[in-house]
This record gives sequence, structure tokens and C-alpha cells, in this order.
Amino acid sequence: MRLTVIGCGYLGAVHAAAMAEMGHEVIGVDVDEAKVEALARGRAPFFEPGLNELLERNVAAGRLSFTTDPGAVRGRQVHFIGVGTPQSPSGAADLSYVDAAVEAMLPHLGHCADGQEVVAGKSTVPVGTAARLAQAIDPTGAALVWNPEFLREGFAVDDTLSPDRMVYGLPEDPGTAQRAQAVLDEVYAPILRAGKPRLVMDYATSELVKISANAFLATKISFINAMAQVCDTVGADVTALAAAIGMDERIGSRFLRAGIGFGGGCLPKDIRAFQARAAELGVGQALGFLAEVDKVNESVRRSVVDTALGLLGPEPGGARVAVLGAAFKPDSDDMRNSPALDVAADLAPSVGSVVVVDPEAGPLLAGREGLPYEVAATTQEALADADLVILGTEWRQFTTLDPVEAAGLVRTPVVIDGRNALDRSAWKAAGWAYTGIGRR
Ligand SMILES: NC(=O)C1=CN([C@@H]2O[C@H](COP(=O)(O)OP(=O)(O)OC[C@H]3O[C@@H](n4cnc5c(N)ncnc54)[C@H](O)[C@@H]3O)[C@@H](O)[C@H]2O)C=CC1
Ligand SMILES: O=C(O)[C@H]1O[C@H](OP(=O)(O)OP(=O)(O)OC[C@H]2O[C@@H](n3ccc(=O)[nH]c3=O)[C@H](O)[C@@H]2O)[C@H](O)[C@@H](O)[C@@H]1O
Repeated sequence: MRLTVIGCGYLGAVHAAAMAEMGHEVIGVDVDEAKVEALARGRAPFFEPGLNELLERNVAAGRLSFTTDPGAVRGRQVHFIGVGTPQSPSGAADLSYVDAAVEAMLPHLGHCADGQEVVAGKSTVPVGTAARLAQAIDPTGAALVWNPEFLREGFAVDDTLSPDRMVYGLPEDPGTAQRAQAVLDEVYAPILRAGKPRLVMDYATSELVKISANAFLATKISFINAMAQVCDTVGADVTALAAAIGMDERIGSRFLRAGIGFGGGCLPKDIRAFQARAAELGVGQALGFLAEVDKVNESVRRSVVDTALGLLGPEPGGARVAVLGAAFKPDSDDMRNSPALDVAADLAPSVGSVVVVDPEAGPLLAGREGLPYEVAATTQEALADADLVILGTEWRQFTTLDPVEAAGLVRTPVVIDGRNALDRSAWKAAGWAYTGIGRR
């Protein structure tokens, strides 16, 4: 099938490459010339495991190309929208990129000879957006389907090729809905053949599935981080607590890792956008708990800064702090709303110096001007002469550090395990003063 993907960022670039891998002929469209230029050479403009191989293979095979021209849409059958929906100053989602993408597409819709033309929205949007966009798209003869995306960065390729489930939010008209569903089924045929469930629903439900999934995940993390605060107060251990409650299948063990909280380009902005939309709809009170989820998440970053200053004593002005990690999670170079970087920046004015290291985000950070911290090229360089080490992102090269060797590099062996990811017995045995989040 001949497809386009509008918006080639973390979501869209992976989606375009994965659709080509499934045998479709795909054109990715983005307004960012540098991004398009890199992608067209088969290079991912960001770090995502497995993506370069997929891009290289499919660009070379002639199934995948990239352009800045929205006219690429003309005559093709399915157009995925994957542009950003960032947080606006009010907290609500900024829909200007989605609106601009649809606007640019409109003159080119309605020229497809391959069968029913479909616009498939993948961006995360406030409930009601699809119904509004459909009013503009319907007159062209193309059908709008809302097809939210659930991929995780760091696992984006696998999550796209083998999702837990797919959701189609279909138009009201039964005939159009049936035709649009058949087209998407054809796009996703290999995934459906592999037995992955496809759930069919209306626009509003599909939009809500996406945002409520992220709200639930954020709530789970803040729940365990709130438990960590209680554990800290009474000397209990949140990792043992999480393991024990997680064995109850109704609770489940995943997303119960206490630490410096959730960041990234999605969970934080999505819980705020959801609250803003609910308030507009007059059901703001029902989502009042999400404000608490956000508050707990912000407070864990602050409390790590307070713990750090407590450990450095009354005169932290001469201390050097090493922060291991800059990306919001491992296996990604995405620094949007990064807890590790927030901690580094918040500590910087109160201590002698802060140095940050990250295997993938580090080189990107090193190119930025006016940072309140230094950026080290290697973990060893970051650890050298440190008075305090903070694990901010649980990259494997950090969690598997030899604590004996690390102790030999620092000035004072004091560590805050901001992700509860270090082997604390080994670190303590190597002479480190160890503080976890909700565990000692
Ligand atoms: N990053 C992720 O893991 C996931 C993101 N999402 C959602 O997907 C959407 C995109 O997120 P990301 O990929 O992270 O954002 P991003 O910022 O990495 O990518 C957005 C891309 O859209 C491009 N763009 C903006 N306006 C455009 C236009 N008019 N025409 C063509 N391209 C345009 C930008 O240049 C950029 O490359 C958001 O709604 C997000 O909430 C959903 C699931 C996973
Ligand atoms: O809508 C989105 O963009 C995506 O948002 C998240 O994916 P992502 O942001 O890539 O990363 P997660 O693995 O969810 O991690 C988010 C943050 O939570 C933190 N986290 C995660 C799990 C945990 O137990 N504890 C915890 O602090 C991570 O360190 C990270 O900062 C969701 O997991 C995806 O399903 C969704 O598609």
C-alpha cells in the first residue's frame, strides 16, 4: 500500500520505518529540513535501538523516502498524523501542529485511485479533536480514523511492529467506518495475523483510551513514589513493598519502580492536558487526583536535591556532584522533561560544581551553551573527584558499574540511587554511603 506519515519525530519516524518494514511504500513528511535530510539518508535523527537498521534497509530497498513537501499525500491511500501535541502555557495540549498538518494535507486529499482514502491520527489529542478534524476531512472523501499510539521510547521499534493492541476510533457512518476499518486492517495485516488484538470504537473513546492509559501509568508511578516517602519516614523498604504488592495480579509489578519520577515528552504533558480538557468539559473535579500525581512527581525531584544537600553537609559550596544520566529514561537520548537534568540544574547553584554524563544524550548536551553544569565524555571522567554521585537514569553501563573501581575514582564515596537500580549490598560493601528512594 502507498502510505504517508506526517511528522517524523520519535513516533512518526519509527512508524514510517516500521510500515515500510511491513512491505508498504512509505513517504515520511516533516517540516524540519535537517530531520528529513538525515532520515532520507537512512539515519535516525535521535537514538532509538534498532531504528537505524530499519531505516537503512527500507530506504535502500526504495520502500521508504522522506520529504518536506506536504503534496506527497496526493494520490496515496493512508496518511498517518504523528506531529507533536506539546504542552501550551495553560497546561492544555497545543493543537496548532495537528491543525497545520491537516490544513496542509486538505488540498491534496481526494485524489486516491487505490480505494478508500484514510487519514489516521496517531498523535495524542484531547477528546473531541477527531470529531472536529473529521468535519474538515470528510468533504474530501477521505475517512478519518483515530489510531492512538502506545509505543515506549527505547522499545519503539518492537512496540510498533508488535503492539499489545491496536485501537481504531471509527467514524459514525457505518459504511465509511467499515471501509476505513478494512483499509487499516490491510495496513496492519502482519500484526493482525500475529494475533494482536484490534479494538474498534468511536472517536471519543479511542482518544480517551490513549490519554487514560498514560494517566494510569503516571498514577502508578506517583503511587509508588508516595509509598517511598512513607517508607523513608519509617525506615521501611519500598522495593520489597513493590515486589510484594506487585505479586497480586490485580496490581501487577510493572511501573512500580520508585525513583526520581516520570519525565519525557508524554506522561507529564499528557496528565496536564487531560486535566485541562476535563475542566473545559466541566468534569475537572473527577480528575483532581491527577494534580496530586503531578505534585508527587515534582516533589520527588526536589526531595533528591534536599537529600543531596543534606548529605553534603553545611558547606556544600566546594562539593563536586556527578549526575549519571541526562535522558529521561535509558536507551533514549530524549531529554524532554528529564528528572536527572532537573536535579542537576537545581543542585548547581548550591554546590561547587555539577557534572553530567550520559552515553547518548551527553554528546547532544555537550553542544549546548550556558548550561549550569559540566558535561563529561565518560563515566570515569564524571566520577573523578566527586563528593556525591547521583544515579539519575538507569543506563546499563551505570547500573553495572564496579563499585570498587568507582570508589577509587571519587573523592568521597557517597551515592544517591535515584532509580533504585544499583546493587546496594555491593555498593555498601565497597565502602559507599548508599541512599535509595524509599530504601536505605
Ligand atoms: N514519543 C513517544 O514515545 C510517543 C508520542 N506520542 C504522541 O505522538 C505525538 C508526536 O510525539 P513525538 O514524536 O514524541 O514528537 P516530536 O516532537 O519528536 O515529533 C513531532 C514531529 O512533527 C513535525 N511537525 C510539526 N509540524 C508539522 C507539520 N505541519 N507537518 C509535518 N511535520 C510537522 C516536527 O518537526 C517533529 O519532527 C505527540 O502527540 C505525542 O504525545 C504517542 C505515543 C508515543
Ligand atoms: O504516550 C507516550 O508517549 C508514551 O508514554 C510512555 O512511554 P515513555 O514516555 O517512552 O516511557 P516510559 O517507559 O513510560 O517511562 C516514562 C517515565 O516514567 C519513569 N518510570 C517508569 C516506570 C517506573 O516504574 N518508574 C518510573 O519512574 C521513567 O523513568 C520515565 O522517566 C508510555 O509508557 C507509552 O505507552 C506511551 O505511548
